[in-house]
Amino acid sequence: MLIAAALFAGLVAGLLLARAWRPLLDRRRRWQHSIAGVDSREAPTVSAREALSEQGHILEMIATRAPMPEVLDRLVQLAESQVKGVSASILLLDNPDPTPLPAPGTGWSTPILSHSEAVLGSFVVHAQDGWAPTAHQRHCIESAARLAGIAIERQRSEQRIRHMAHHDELTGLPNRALLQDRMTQALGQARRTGRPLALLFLDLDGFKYINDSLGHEVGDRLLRAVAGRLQAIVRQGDTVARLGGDEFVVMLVDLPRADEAALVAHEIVQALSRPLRFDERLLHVTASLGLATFPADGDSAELLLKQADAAMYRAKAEGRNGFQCYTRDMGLQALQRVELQSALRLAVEHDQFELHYQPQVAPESGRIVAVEALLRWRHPVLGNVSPDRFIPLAEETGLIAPIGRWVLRSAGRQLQAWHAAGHTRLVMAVNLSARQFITQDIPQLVRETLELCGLPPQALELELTETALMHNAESVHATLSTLKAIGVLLALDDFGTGYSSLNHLRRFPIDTIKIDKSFTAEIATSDDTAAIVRAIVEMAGSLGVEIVAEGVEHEQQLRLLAALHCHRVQGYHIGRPMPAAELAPLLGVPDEPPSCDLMLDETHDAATPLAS
Ligand SMILES: Nc1nc2c(ncn2[C@@H]2O[C@H](COP(=O)(O)O[C@H]3[C@@H](O)[C@H](n4cnc5c(=O)[nH]c(N)nc54)O[C@@H]3COP(=O)(O)O)[C@@H](O)[C@H]2O)c(=O)[nH]1
Repeated sequence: MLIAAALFAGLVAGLLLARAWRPLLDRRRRWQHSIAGVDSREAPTVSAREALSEQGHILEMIATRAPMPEVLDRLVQLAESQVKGVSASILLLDNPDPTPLPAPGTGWSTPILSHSEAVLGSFVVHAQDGWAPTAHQRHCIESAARLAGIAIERQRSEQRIRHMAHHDELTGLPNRALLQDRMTQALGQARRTGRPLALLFLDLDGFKYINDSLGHEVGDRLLRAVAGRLQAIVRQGDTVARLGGDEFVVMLVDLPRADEAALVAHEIVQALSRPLRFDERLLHVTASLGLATFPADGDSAELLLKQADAAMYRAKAEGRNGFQCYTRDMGLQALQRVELQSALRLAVEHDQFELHYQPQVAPESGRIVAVEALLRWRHPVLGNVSPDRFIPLAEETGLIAPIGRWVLRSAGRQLQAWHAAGHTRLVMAVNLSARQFITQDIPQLVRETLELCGLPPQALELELTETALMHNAESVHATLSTLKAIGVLLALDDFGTGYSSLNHLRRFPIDTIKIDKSFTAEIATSDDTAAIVRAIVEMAGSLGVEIVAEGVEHEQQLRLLAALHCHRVQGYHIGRPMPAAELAPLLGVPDEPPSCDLMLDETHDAATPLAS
């Protein structure tokens, strides 16, 4: 059945040959031969022994990777020498050369098949009108077609392997190896012509969240779409490469002036920030780009790539969705970042973390009703490293998972100690990073912590940022509902800084909102800000949501917030984050007498090993 189908395909292929199919070889010589009137039917056919030996030669040519046109030429000659009076040609389905063939008198063809029976082309013989192949002639031509199939398939798989070694499988873009090659060539050319070259290092913002929350299929589609947009922007001769993950490099060559690269960078930022539609979903993705140029910023491929990478990190630090040109101080910072990353790994192993606690006071009573656990890293050489520096690094490296687990358990143990000391209504607020929220089984971690520390769930408040809620609303909703069912409190951190704060409040089961420091900072000086804070407090009141105002640094701010009936206030004016031992005396009179079993240690050592 398959063979019949293949033969039929061969016939169809033969009929279509003059129009759609394209000759691989320049057959003109052969056609001229027959048109010129040399009666090739008179040519003697080769003996079976000679034909066999020629087949052997051809197989050897295939095995030794002789050029394909030569192999096919030999096969054509073999067929012509075996079948008296015909001229032969090989037509390939995907030959890019559209030379039309002269119309034959009578044509007969057999398909050239791959080992999986896919049609690769057709072996065509042309003869005078009325000619039809004998069984033996068919056999000869089909044998030649089989050898052609082997040769073509072998060449294609070699091409495929070569392509795979130099291209990214997902996007089809050049990979790091090919980019390196092209950069070396382009640098040579730039040196000769004196025309600048630019490298743009591009990293998508928040791609990991999209991948983790919406799944790898969406992530892959997004990467392909980004590749498409980048390719649409650059000129022929420029290179768009994917280094892996969400990192792309664009190499712009032969620039009239180095600053032209900034225009392209700007265009890329604009193009990528346009929403992408996947099925029913609109995805917003932005990118941070770093730009380094030759000769100004470096004279080797490695150095330029490193500088562009450093500039990209600056673009991230400057708020993302933009680009930065390389400057000297960035190199130093990049080095520091790499060092910090390995130091952070060691910090996990060497228990260099501790927790500080910042009080949250109820303005009406002046009592500490809650504390926020804030992570501190004391490095033996670097000293105190700010969480603003190491939390993003921990997220990037995945270390946030073990660190986050340690934070929750240590804070839980400390709260257990304070509860046992009689401060039974004290609430512990713990920050969850967006990445941790998506990649870890938070409900399970929370259950374990509550059980381990014997805490009532309402004593634990989990602070989430809007970034954590932004992606994959359904799964976030499910996780929050599970946490709600466990009974812990959920707080929305930095409220008012995101672009759909109110929307999040409507959709998710939030118990507390923390008005961002930036509002508190202006509450006493800007009527507009005061009005916004008042509106937030009123709205929260009608939704039954508690309000915490953070960043209270002055007495006047405290008074205004108290007058607005904020439930809790937090800030340097009330108390800075401090070790548990310093905070303990500020907790005031216990609500209940201390429990005997835990009276011994009111200030649990937060530096509990991560493994515990
Ligand atoms: N995922 C986790 N994130 C954490 C953890 N611990 C901290 N963090 C986050 O790091 C960011 C910086 O934290 P930090 O340097 O500790 O700063 C906190 C306070 O010290 C600071 N603060 C408090 N009061 C004031 C004030 O009056 N003025 C002022 N300028 N700053 C003040 O604010 C930070 C607390 O912010 P927030 O979390 O929004 O309540 C920060 O984003 C932390 O969240 C951790 O364990 N996991």
